[in-house]
Formats: sequence, structure tokens, C-alpha cells
Amino acid sequence: MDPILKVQNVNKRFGGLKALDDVNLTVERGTVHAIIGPNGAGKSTLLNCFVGRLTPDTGTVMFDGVSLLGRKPHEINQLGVSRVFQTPEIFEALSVLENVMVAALAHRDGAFRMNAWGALDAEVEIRDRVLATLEDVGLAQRRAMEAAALSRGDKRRLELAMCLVQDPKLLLLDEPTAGMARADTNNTIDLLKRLSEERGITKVVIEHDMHVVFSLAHRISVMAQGHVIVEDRPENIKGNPKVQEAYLGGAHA
Ligand SMILES: Nc1ncnc2c1ncn2[C@@H]1O[C@H](COP(=O)(O)OP(=O)(O)OP(=O)(O)O)[C@@H](O)[C@H]1O
Repeated sequence: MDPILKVQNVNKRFGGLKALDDVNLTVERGTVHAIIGPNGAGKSTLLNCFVGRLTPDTGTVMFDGVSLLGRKPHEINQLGVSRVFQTPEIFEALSVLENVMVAALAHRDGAFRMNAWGALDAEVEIRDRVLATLEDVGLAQRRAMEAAALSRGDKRRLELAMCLVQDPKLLLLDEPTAGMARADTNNTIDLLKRLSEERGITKVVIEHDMHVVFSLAHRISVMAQGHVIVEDRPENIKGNPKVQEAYLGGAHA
């Protein structure tokens, strides 16, 4: 057992709503850990607590032995946590290549506090890595294209490249195939599997598409009403009565 992420007794309220109710979660290094659950279960809220967008009211979030609580998003990013959002956060007016360059520089320099000279030096240093990453995600041919002109699937691949170029220890994927056609979804599954095999990056994936979840995950945590109701291997999840109840809408922790 070698946990990279350990969440203990995390609670988060929004006014009267208990969005996270005593959440415990352990992610083992090198694994793909899926978080599933019905709409409003608290999945995105939990992910937001990992990246510094939200601070839990109580509880602890430890990454590689270091607390993530109270840290700014860019500090957490520099510790080795990257996130792919539901809606790609890319620079539409820049080229595909420039987007990945910016991500690489931001990681090196912290937030977006770059200076022009530093950026020029870095361009020489990191251009090869950027190109290799674009090759990895299948966007090398489109590197000169304006990001705005990419298809939805390619925009998500670009955002993935922007994360990968930062060589993260932990990659958080929020519905990585949302809105994709089946063929594109399958390409993304293949890409994520290949990345797991080649780079061994630990991943936490929030996903509604069970085909994606069962293709990728080593462990699955099921959330309902702010609580993790079950955590198990994929083969034990489908038939679990608590999980079935959660998806029918009547779950209680
Ligand atoms: N900033 C906020 N202010 C108030 N309520 C919020 C806020 N963010 C989330 N919530 C509420 O917290 C609960 C959990 O939401 P969350 O988005 O984490 O669920 P989810 O499991 O990610 O759902 P989905 O699968 O639909 O994305 C919901 O009831 C939601 O309306």
C-alpha cells in the first residue's frame, strides 16, 4: 500500500446543504481511481477541495505526505497535481503549440508570472517536450492551428496535453469524455490507458459513462448525498445493492 492521496473526514457545507459529508478516500500510487455517483452527489465539490478551489470546513487532504489545504491552486499544481476540467480551459486565440508552451512555462514559473527573457530561454529548453506531448495525444499535426478551431474532442485532448507537459504525479480528470461521440470516447480511453502504462501517472477520474469507468478504473468510490457509500474493485461495484439504490435515487449513507 502506497497512498498518494489521502482524504480524511472531509466535510463541506454550502449554507444548509451538506455537499460533503465525512468523506474518506485513499488513492494508491499508480492506479486509476474512479469516483462515480448520481448528479449532485458531491464529486466535483470533492475534486475542487483537491485543487485549492474550495477549502473543506473540516477534515484533511494529504498529497504525497503534504497537506493541500490552504494552498493556492498554482502551488498545488507545482506540487504535481494537474486537472482536466469538464469545460476545457484553453487559450482559444493561441495556437495548439502555444497553449502547451504556456502550460509548461506556467508550471515552471508558478501561475502565469513569466518574464519575457525567461520565456525565451524556456522555449529552447521545453519545445521538444511540448512537441513530444502533442505527439502523445495525437495533436502534433494540428500544432499550428488556432485552438478555437479544434473540435470538441481535440480541445479536450489539448487540455490533457497541457496537463501532461507538466509531468504530474496526480492527474484529476473531470468527465474526460463528456459530450464526445463513441469513437472519440474510445480513442480517449485508449489514450488514457496508454498513458497509464507508459507513464504510470496516478489518476482520479469523475465520470458518468460506465463504459469509460469500467474500462479504466482499478478502484471505484461511489458517492451519494455527499458521502462515499462504497469503495471497491470494479467487478464488485455493479452488483452492489447500495450502489443500485444510490442510482435509483434513494441512497443514504
Ligand atoms: N458553489 C456552490 N454553492 C452552493 N451549492 C453548491 C455549490 N457547488 C455545488 N453545490 C451543491 O452541492 C451539491 C454537490 O454538487 P457537485 O457539483 O459536487 O455534485 P456532482 O456529484 O459533481 O454532480 P454532477 O454529476 O451533476 O456534476 C449539489 O447539491 C450542488 O447543487
